[in-house]
Amino acid sequence: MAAETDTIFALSSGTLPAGIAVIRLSGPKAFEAAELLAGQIFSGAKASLRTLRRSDGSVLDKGLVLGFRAPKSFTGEDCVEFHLHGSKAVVSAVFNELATLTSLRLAEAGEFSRRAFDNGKIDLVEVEGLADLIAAETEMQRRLAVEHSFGGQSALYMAWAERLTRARALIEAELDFSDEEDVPGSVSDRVWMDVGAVYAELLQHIQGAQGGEIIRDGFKVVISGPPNAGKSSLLNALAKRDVAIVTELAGTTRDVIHVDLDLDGYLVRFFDTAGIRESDDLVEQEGIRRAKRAAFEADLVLLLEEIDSDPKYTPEQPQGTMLFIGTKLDRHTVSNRYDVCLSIKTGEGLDALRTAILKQVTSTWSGSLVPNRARQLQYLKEASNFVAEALDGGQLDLRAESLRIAATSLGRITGRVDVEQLLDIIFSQFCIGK
Ligand SMILES: Nc1nc2c(ncn2[C@@H]2O[C@H](COP(=O)(O)OP(=O)(O)OP(=O)(O)O)[C@@H](O)[C@H]2O)c(=O)[nH]1
Ligand SMILES: [K+]
Ligand SMILES: [Mg+2]
Repeated sequence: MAAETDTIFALSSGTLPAGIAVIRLSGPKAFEAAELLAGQIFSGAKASLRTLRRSDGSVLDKGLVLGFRAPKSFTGEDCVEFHLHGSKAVVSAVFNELATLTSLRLAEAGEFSRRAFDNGKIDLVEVEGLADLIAAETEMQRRLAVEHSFGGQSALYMAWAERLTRARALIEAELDFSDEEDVPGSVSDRVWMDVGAVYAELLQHIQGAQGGEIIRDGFKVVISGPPNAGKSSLLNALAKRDVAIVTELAGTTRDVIHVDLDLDGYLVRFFDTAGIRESDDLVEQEGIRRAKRAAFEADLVLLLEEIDSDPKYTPEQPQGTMLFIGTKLDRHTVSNRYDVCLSIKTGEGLDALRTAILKQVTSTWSGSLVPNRARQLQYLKEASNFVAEALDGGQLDLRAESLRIAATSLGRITGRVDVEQLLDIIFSQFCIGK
């Protein structure tokens, strides 16, 4: 079991050079090892300024040292942090010194979080949330990750698992004591009503998954339309830089060109595509094929056309929403054939377009808790299927078994809820049989 008791260390801060580098140690030898370099270390998150030295007495660096005794640390083990000057040379010199000590080694990817999970400090949803929080680039990604990483989501799943288990306990009690007079038979009506309520909440939560995905992976907006409608000009205007080639030649854009933007805290991914028309040019044909596919897969299609031009093609109905955009407003007057009219030349209508896009994005996530991993969604669907089965009727013992499986599926999402333990707690609360 040596691997489990290794003391691990790693650079916990970002790319070097930086103002400060944080080196973290975790494991039974964390304090002992750190004290060899830095002298006595206090625990209780009290920081001290120390000179770090090699075993031969030569100075490595000077910095803050913090000690956290188990279990009051991120990993639940003894932990020490060095806050040093953020240079590659300092970090590698300290690493080399640490590596000379027995039972100390560099941590593997995710090993600190793994230990935190093993020691019950965080559950799986929180681990996933932390990864998202660290990767968050937009305000909404941060907000969503905060919900996941600080236990809000886990509490929700725990509460559902508990309600299902309580229902099952009551049903099993009814089965066991059905020939005794003092068990009220009408209990089951209330029980099934609450199971029905959990079912409705589960379904609503599952429906929110798409919103979670859009916050995490971005809202896909595809700019589509006939050649020379001004698609690439619009992409450049939104990006505020020259991303795509613009010329007066129809058929300029061939490849799908993509820019990520942060609109009011939401990640919105814009795709400029080839103008759609009949073409004999092989390269253009391929571009048009890609353009159509992109539009089909988009969350939102902006269908551009110069105002009052003859409709050149009828697009296939995309999976997402479609907005009709009239372009080159500087040459035409506003027409109510379009959702938005705009001119890249004057900038008129661009704000209205941004507002219209944001309206679509914000409708995808209400700010409530949503599953944001395929893994979470899979267990949620499994749970809801078994709850549906239990609600469907049939033999009581089979219905109780469906509830047990549903609660277990919910428990697997956090990797924490032990349904049988829940059952003990619940049973100890009622006194059938006295
Ligand atoms: N007057 C005017 N001209 C515009 C406007 N927007 C774009 N144009 C011009 O229209 C022409 C075509 O613009 P692009 O952005 O290349 O059009 P596109 O839809 O990307 O064209 P393809 O890539 O060929 O499909 C260029 O000459 C642009 O300068 C506008 O708002 N007003
Ligand atoms: K063009
Ligand atoms: Mg173009």
